[in-house]
Amino acid sequence: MARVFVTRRLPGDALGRLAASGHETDVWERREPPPREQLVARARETDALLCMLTDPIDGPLLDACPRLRVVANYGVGVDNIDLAAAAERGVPVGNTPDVLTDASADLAFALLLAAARRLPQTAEDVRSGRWGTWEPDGFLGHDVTGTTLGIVGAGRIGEAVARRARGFDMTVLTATSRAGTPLPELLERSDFVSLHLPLTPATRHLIDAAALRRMKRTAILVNTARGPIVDTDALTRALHDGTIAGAALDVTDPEPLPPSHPLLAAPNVLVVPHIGSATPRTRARMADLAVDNVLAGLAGEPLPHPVSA
Ligand SMILES: NC(=O)C1=CN([C@@H]2O[C@H](COP(=O)(O)OP(=O)(O)OC[C@H]3O[C@@H](n4cnc5c(N)ncnc54)[C@H](O)[C@@H]3O)[C@@H](O)[C@H]2O)C=CC1
Ligand SMILES: O=CC(=O)O
Repeated sequence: MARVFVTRRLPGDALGRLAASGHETDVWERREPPPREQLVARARETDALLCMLTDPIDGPLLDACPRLRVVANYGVGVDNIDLAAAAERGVPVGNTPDVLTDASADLAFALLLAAARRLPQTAEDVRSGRWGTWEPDGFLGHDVTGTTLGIVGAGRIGEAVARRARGFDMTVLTATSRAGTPLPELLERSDFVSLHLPLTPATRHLIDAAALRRMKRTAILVNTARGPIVDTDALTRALHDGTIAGAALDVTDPEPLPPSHPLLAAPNVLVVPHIGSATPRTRARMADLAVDNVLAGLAGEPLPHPVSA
């Protein structure tokens, strides 16, 4: 019988399936992620680790856990895992692609629309009683239909966002690491820029002060990928000085932002708490895929949803 450490309780019945498979399941029951020393102490005793984006999995941790036969990330992004270190140690890594694509794309588009039409600010004006009456020039936002959307990272989620944008008659430009519209041109031509690429050393601070200066002053940046792809200080300055018109962020750097962070005081910024995949059906399907990866890894079989370094 193998032992599996699951770093948070998961929605759905996938953990029941894991337990029913006969493996011993150790679940971290608190809402906060296990602190590093607890993560190491619990993973040290296990054959499989079902972890998530809040758990940094690096070489020293893997060295401390010689029994580990598989690392299954509950999420599609794997920037929390040192993939090269896992490969060097022969530990396969899996993730949860596809099942979260639509929920994540829905959220990206919801952020785009909300920032364009200033929904948080205008709703707050109603709630606080500041709204007096309808006015011809009151609460004007940005057009969405017929404008240009630049998608950086046209993979599963980026393409799903593109499909939604076409329903709004938007012109869609895509930049990938190898093809599509060159990033500088995409930034200059887009009314909305939406990020859907993984966080890697090459993409950290891809959107820096120079990139933001290339964007239209009327443009809105949407980030549902990973916070550090954007230079937070540069974005904060760009919003405060009007270099761009707005930003809608599901992910930030740091995450969460402290309430006193100047980014939160910037005009037309909307920040939500990393909810891209946060629907019950999506989270349950992610748990199924993660458990499938664990069971395959423990059986010595190829992972159904593998990630390569
Ligand atoms: N906010 C949230 O809750 C969620 C965030 N995510 C993030 O979204 C990312 C994308 O997920 P998927 O679409 O499933 O991944 P994917 O692997 O299908 O797509 C990523 C795309 O980015 C491209 N890319 C890589 N480097 C690039 C670069 N330098 N410039 C332009 N394009 C580049 C790749 O070629 C690929 O087409 C994940 O890595 C994760 O970080 C994913 C799910 C939920
Ligand atoms: O951020 C979430 C993920 O699945 O990646």
